[in-house]
Amino acid sequence: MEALLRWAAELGVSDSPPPTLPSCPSSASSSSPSSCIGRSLVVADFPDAGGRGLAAARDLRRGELVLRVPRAALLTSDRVMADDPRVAACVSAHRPRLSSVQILIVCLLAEVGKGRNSMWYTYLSQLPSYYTILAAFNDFEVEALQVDDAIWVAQKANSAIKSDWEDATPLMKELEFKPKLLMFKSWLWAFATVSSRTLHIAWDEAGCLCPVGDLFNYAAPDDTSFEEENIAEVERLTDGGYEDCNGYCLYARTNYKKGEQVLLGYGTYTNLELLEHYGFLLSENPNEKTFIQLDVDICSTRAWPKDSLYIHPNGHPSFALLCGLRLWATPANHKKAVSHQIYSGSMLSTENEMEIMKWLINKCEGALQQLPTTVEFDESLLIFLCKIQSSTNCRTDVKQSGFEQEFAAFLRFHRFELDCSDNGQLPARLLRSLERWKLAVQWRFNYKKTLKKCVSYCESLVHELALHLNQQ
Ligand SMILES: C[S@@+](CC[C@H](N)C(=O)[O-])C[C@H]1O[C@@H](n2cnc3c(N)ncnc32)[C@H](O)[C@@H]1O
Repeated sequence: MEALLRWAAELGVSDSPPPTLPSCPSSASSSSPSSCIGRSLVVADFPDAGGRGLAAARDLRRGELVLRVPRAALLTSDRVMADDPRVAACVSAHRPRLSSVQILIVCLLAEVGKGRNSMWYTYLSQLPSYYTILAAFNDFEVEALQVDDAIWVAQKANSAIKSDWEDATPLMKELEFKPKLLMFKSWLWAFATVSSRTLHIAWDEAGCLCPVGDLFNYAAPDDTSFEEENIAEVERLTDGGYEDCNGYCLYARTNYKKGEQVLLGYGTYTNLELLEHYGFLLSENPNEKTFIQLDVDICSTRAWPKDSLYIHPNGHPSFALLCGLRLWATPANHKKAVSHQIYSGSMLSTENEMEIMKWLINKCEGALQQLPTTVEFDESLLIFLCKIQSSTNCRTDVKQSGFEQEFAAFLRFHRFELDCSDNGQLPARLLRSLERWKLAVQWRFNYKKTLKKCVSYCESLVHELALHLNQQ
């Protein structure tokens, strides 16, 4: 890490305020030679919130500039091609058939292939060696998601990346990539690097890799931060952006005390989206949406797009779902007369509300029953998986757990026998799979918890409405 911070300092990456304008800063002038950070930020480990990340080196104020990364330090497709005419020539011959993300992946792999001869070597050496994005899930891990929609998203992500890789392979062969770099595994690694670490730039849809700037972990953007300051929407969501004069600038989204983790809001994502693009999920995600199968006539109303019909993490139906169900439960000949009430979000009648609450209870209970395990089972399985992750004697821990069958299926999938393992510890390959398995279980656990909350919420409303009816 010190090597990365020193290298970045030489390129002008800095966490100190820019020299006073009007003249643009000359890159390395304000950075200490041994590290690009230390004035506003320090690298730290946050085991429960993203692992390696950046902490406040002092108290930071909301809106304060905390990191500048000059254009010279950004790894972009155009930069790689400008430095390497051969890559540029081959890419331009293939360009019409390739997306900007495919091109950035090829550029990234081309740099990896150069080893120490790459100007990005120090940066590339600090990148994660593996990722847990959905596309990297094997069949066992995908199945562990249990919910059809999530399984579909994972399978689709994997096949899309495979097809991108196949399309880009002739170009990579032309560039004489080493056999290892031509493998799907390498493509997946590079894709995940691009998916989980790039920052937005105006001149390339694929974005840029931003050394040190990509060490910020994520916190879901909350609508109130920056509200009073009337900062443009994009800036509010990304906590920064590329500025012609200063390079990539990242700002504190809130006040931080010294030592606290400084977080970025990469965007507004559900947990499935976080898993798909970044390989993690949040146990408390304010942007989480839980979707249930809805009859066609509920989703087909143009007033509410399908993705607005969901259940909030607290179990309450979304505004659109509630309105859609109220309309759906209204006899056809009354729909027009009540449309004003529907769109304003008002309840139509006690009977109508009771009907839709009961419908929701049935739907959620039906969905829960269709899944192979219960929320209680998943909770215990998660505890077990955490234990196994740090276990020094898997055989004993598995025997005592009550999850022997599940674990046997996992080992069978990997064609691995526990007896062969060193000191009862799992090899790295299985530990990585265990991590993804755990993420899948975590996701379905949250999904089921929300459905259960929805059932309780609707039951209490039905109870209240029944009381109200009785009093009439
Ligand atoms: C831009 S990188 C952040 C730095 C990263 N932790 C590292 O060590 O390089 C984004 C990745 O960090 C991890 N991450 C970020 N925020 C997280 C969070 N709140 N919880 C868990 N993992 C997180 C995820 O693996 C994500 O793909």
